[in-house]
Amino acid sequence: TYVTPEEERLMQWIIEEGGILKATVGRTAQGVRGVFTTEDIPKGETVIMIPPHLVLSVRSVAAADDATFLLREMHTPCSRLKPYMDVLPKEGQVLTGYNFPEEYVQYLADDHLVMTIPEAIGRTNMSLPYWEYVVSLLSSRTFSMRKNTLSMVPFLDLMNHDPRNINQLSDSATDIRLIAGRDLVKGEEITITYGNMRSDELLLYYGFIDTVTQPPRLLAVDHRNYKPYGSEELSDEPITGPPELVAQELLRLTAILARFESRLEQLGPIPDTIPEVADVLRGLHAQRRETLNAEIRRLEGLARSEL
Ligand SMILES: C[S@@+](CC[C@H](N)C(=O)[O-])C[C@H]1O[C@@H](n2cnc3c(N)ncnc32)[C@H](O)[C@@H]1O
Repeated sequence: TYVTPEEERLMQWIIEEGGILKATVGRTAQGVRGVFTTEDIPKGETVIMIPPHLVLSVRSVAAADDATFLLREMHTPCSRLKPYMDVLPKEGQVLTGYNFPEEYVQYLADDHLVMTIPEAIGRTNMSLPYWEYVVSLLSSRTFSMRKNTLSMVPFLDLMNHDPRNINQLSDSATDIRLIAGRDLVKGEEITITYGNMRSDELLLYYGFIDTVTQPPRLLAVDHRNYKPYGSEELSDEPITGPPELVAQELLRLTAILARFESRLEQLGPIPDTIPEVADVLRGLHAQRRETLNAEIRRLEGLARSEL
């Protein structure tokens, strides 16, 4: 693994500004940049502390609405947050639903899943892909720790997601801390959870899918209580009855699977223009097929045993 000069500068800057880092930037076995411990850290102890004056906060509205604040910070040569801005992934290195390549959108869109391309950017000399990139940065790198606020926290935004909620963030008036959720050993990756998200939600907001949870979970769009833009938590509780409900759910999922397969057949193979995007879509489709089939088989078993 390696650390770039910009990443070194970021860590040095955080220390100079009064922060605490018992961690360094590194790369996972898959080559994804992340955060790794530099010493053994007992459960309950601080792993990282970031002083609040290093945080860029914007209103918690649709990511697109406040991306101008991030844009300004990125383009101010003597920004107080320059070391932080220098380490953000470059254009072309961020993938979320906001800048999903046009060619691939049709492989993602479903009956009611609409791509959240920024609504309006006005007449500026900035290209749409660039705007989408800035919005994607906000989508994939903010914490909602304070009410109505999205915060970009340097270094903490380098932590990758793990659905197993291991370490905890704590936010006080004086600092933002990451607390070890169990005894951590030197050199291990430090993760947090981005929330209780299913693979399709992770792909839209963060550009990757959950490959940790086994067996994989039904996609959010396939869940019986899914509503576009809904904020209701989608339960993992399986349907066990009454028989009418089992039959109804069986019909619903069978119809979804048939529509999905016929849509993919019409579209033909996913083009390999951008292999990483094609791969993540193939992974999503495989999970969708697997989870729908598994749930259909389970419901069929239930229906049979009820006869
Ligand atoms: C908050 S950033 C984390 C740091 C990021 N890896 C970086 O180098 O800047 C979120 C992004 O990290 C990547 N990421 C986070 N968790 C991941 C995971 N479990 N598997 C694959 N990529 C992940 C995705 O690209 C996501 O949009």
